[in-house]
Amino acid sequence: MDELRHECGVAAVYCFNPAIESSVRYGPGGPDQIHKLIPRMLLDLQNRGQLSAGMSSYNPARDQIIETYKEIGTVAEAFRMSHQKKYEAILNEHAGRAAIGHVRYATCGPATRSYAQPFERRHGCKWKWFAFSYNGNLANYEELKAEIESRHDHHLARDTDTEAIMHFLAHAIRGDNRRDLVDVFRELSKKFDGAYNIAYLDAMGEMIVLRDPLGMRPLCYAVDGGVFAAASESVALQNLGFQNIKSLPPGHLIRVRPGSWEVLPFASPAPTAHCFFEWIYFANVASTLDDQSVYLSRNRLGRELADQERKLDLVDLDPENTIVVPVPDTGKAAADAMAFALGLQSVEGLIRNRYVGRTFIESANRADKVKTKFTPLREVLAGKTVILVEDSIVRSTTLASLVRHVKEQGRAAEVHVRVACPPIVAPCFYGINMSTVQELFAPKHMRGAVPTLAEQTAMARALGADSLAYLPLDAVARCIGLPETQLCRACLTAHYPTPGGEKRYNLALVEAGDARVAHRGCSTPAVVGTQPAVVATATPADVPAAAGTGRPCRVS
Ligand SMILES: O=P(O)(O)OC[C@H]1O[C@H](OP(=O)(O)OP(=O)(O)O)[C@H](O)[C@@H]1O
Ligand SMILES: NC(=O)CC[C@H](N)C(=O)O
Ligand code: SF4
Repeated sequence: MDELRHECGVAAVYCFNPAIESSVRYGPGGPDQIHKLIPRMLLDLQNRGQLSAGMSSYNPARDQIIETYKEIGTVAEAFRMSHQKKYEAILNEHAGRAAIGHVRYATCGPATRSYAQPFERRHGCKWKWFAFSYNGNLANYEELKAEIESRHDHHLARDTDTEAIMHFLAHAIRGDNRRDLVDVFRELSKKFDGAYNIAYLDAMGEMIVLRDPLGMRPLCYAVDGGVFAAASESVALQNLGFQNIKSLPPGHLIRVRPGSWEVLPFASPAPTAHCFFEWIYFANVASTLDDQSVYLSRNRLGRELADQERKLDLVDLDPENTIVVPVPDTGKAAADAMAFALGLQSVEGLIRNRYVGRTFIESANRADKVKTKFTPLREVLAGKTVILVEDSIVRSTTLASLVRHVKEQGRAAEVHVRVACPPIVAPCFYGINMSTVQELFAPKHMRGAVPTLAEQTAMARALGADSLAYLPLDAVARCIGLPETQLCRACLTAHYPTPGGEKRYNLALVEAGDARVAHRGCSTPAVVGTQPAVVATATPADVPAAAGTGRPCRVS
C-alpha cells in the first residue's frame, strides 16, 4: 500500500422554522430547497475526501420521504456540476427542507459506489427509516462485526464499519415503541471504540448531529434564524454566511426537529482526544476547529521551525544563497512563517498542478500522481541552498520524489528537508488510512522514540536530502494552542486514547514482526517520551520505494 488518505467530511442543513427569517440564502425555492446548500458545503470539505460524494434529503411530501443520491468521484464529478442540466435534475429530484451530505475517503471497505455515503436504511415505519453520514473509524470494528454475525440470521452486506453502525442503529430501534434517539446513541457510545461523527436523518424529520465522546474529528455547527447547519469544518458554514460558528463539544449531539433544536450530552465524559493531524495536514487551512485556527497553527509551527533552525546552525542563512520552498499546498503556511522569521524568501520553487488533487487521499498510483503534481522551477532553484518545508512525512512518497526533482530538474545546490511535525512512528486506527507499521517511513529508521544521529542520517539519505529535521513532540500542542492532554498524538507516541487502539497497535506490531510488542506487555512501552529536535545530515543516495501492505479492513 502506498497511498495515504484522510478524513471524510459530513454536512447537514435544516430549515427547522421557516417562520423565523434567516440571513442564510437558500434560493428562490424557499425552505423546501435548502438541500441545495449541501453540494456547496461539500465543495468546501473536498479536502477531506475525494472518493465519493452524496446527499440524503427529507421531504414528507414525497413518496420516498428520505431520498439518497451518491456517486463515485469528487463533489463536482458526483453531482455532475459541469453539466448544468444534469446537476439541476439531481437537485430537483432530491429537494428537501432537511438534508445531510458526505465526502468520503475510505478507511474501511472498498472505494465502490455501494460504500459511498450517506447509507440509507429503508423501512415502512417512518422512525425506522433513516440515512446517515459518518466520519471516523471504529478501532473495534472486527469485534463489532463478530457480534453482529453471531446474532441469529444476521449478515453484514458490506464489510465496513459504516455498515456495522447501521446494523447497531437499526437493532437499537427495533420493536413497536419509538425510542428517544439520545438514549439510542448513549447505548451505542458504550459499544463504539474510536472516532465517529455522525449526521443522521429519519423519515419523521428528526435530525441528529453527533460528535464522539473523545472529539477526535472536528464538528462545527451554527444557527441563523430558522436555519441550522453543521459540517466537519467551519469553512463550510462560514461560506454560507453563518456568523456564530461553534464546535460541538465531544460526547454531545444536536437534535433538530420541526420547530426546534437543542444540544444535549449523550455519552459519559471522557478525556478529550482531538486528532492533532487535523491542524497539521487534514483540515482546510481556512477553518477554525475547537477554537484554534488551522492557518495560525501552521504559522506557529513554521515559527518553531525557524527558532530550531537558528539553534541547529547547520544551513547558511544568507538570503543571497538560501531560499525556503514550501511543498504545496499544506506546507505553505509553515514555510512562509519560517522564512519570514529567518529573513529569507519563501519562494514557489515547486509549482503545483491544480488539477491533481491531494495525493494523500488518492486511492491508486500515488507515486505517479506526485510526479505529475509538482514541477520544479529551475529559474528559482538553480544553485540555491533550499530549505524544503513539508507539513508531514508519512510514507515519504512525496518527498522521495520531490527531493530528487529539486536537485536534478531544479539543479538546487543543497536540499535540507524541514518537517513541521514530529516523526510519525505508529499507525492510526481512528480514521487516517495508515494502519500498519510497515508502511510508515520513520519506523523503518527509528528504534526508539527519538532517532539517533545514525538513524537521522539514514532518513535524510533515504530521501536524497542533505539534512533532515523534524519538530519535537512538545511543539505540537504549543503550536495548536491546546493542552497535550486534549490531543490525540498516538501516531507520534504510540499511546492510544482507547483500548481498541492499544489492541490494534499490538496486533500491528505483531504483523510487523516488531520486537516492541514484547515490551508493550510491560508497563514501559518502548516508544515513549518527549522528542528533542531531530536533525540529520547525509549524502544523496537512491531513494527506496515506499513499502507497506495490507490492513485489517481492506480498502481497494
Ligand atoms: O509522506 P507521504 O506519504 O507522501 O505523505 C505526506 C504528504 O502527503 C500530503 O500531501 P497531499 O498531496 O495529500 O496534499 P496537499 O497537496 O494538500 O498538501 C502532505 O501534505 C505531504 O506532502
Ligand atoms: N474517512 C472516514 O471517515 C471513513 C468513514 C468510513 N470508515 C469509511 O471508510 O467509509
Ligand atoms: S493516531 Fe494520529 S492521525 Fe490518528 S487520530 Fe490520533 S493523532 Fe490523529
